[in-house]
Amino acid sequence: MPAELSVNLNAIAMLRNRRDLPWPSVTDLGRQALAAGAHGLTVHPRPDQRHIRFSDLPEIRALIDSEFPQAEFNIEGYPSDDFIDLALSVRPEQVTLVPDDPAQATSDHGWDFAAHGDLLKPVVARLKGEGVRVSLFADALPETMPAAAATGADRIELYTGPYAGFFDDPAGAEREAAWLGETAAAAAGLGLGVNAGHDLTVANLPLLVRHIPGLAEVSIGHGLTADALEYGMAETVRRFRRALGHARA
Ligand SMILES: CC(=O)[C@@H](O)[C@H](O)COP(=O)(O)O
Ligand SMILES: NCC(=O)COP(=O)(O)O
Repeated sequence: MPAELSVNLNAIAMLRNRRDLPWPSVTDLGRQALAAGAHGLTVHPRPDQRHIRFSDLPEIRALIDSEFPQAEFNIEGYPSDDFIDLALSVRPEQVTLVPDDPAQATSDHGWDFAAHGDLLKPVVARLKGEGVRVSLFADALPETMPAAAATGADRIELYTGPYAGFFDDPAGAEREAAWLGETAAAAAGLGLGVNAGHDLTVANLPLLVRHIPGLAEVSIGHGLTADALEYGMAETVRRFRRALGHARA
């Protein structure tokens, strides 16, 4: 079963926010993505609301509930009290916890599970108690997976930024994909599901999925939005799904 595709709407929101105008519409583009076969929508609201605004979340929830009830809403962020309250207010199917500093330009590392286990355990328990699947952003370090599993999380999301950085170095990409694959295998052996994300593209997905046969979901924003400008959202979603191994729609 190929990995599911969750479309990250952050980059579309960032383009919208260049003007005090409501376009491009995050919900309309989300609708096009789901109608074309995306399994879900992802947002990563940051405290300064520089792309996704807190007010976008109920609109995306309403879109899914009214038109795509099988779709999943994945909300990513640092587990501050404000973030947890915001996420729970829109009943996401999945929350992905990311160790981001508010000043960070974008996510650039996974959790240090040994150091942050005590922070993560109660948050994971609270979210799971509310019926939310919990995923934790993780670096390609197989030996850290026992501490990840000890948090009680359902899944990890492998940080694929370093892998994507080898876009012009096939040998480096192969090496990094092997590490990601080993980490995924260690996670799966401990009962964790495996997601992946950051800077994934149509070009770099096939090697990644060859190394992670049980990959459950990828969330993709930047590269997918870039392609959507060229091919349109619907055709872009079809291209990414094919790169994941889904049959031609
Ligand atoms: C968790 C992660 O990998 C990020 O890709 C993130 O969700 C994107 O955030 P920005 O859109 O703010 O770069
Ligand atoms: N969870 C990772 C994610 O959503 C990826 O976003 P992007 O790096 O593709 O913009």
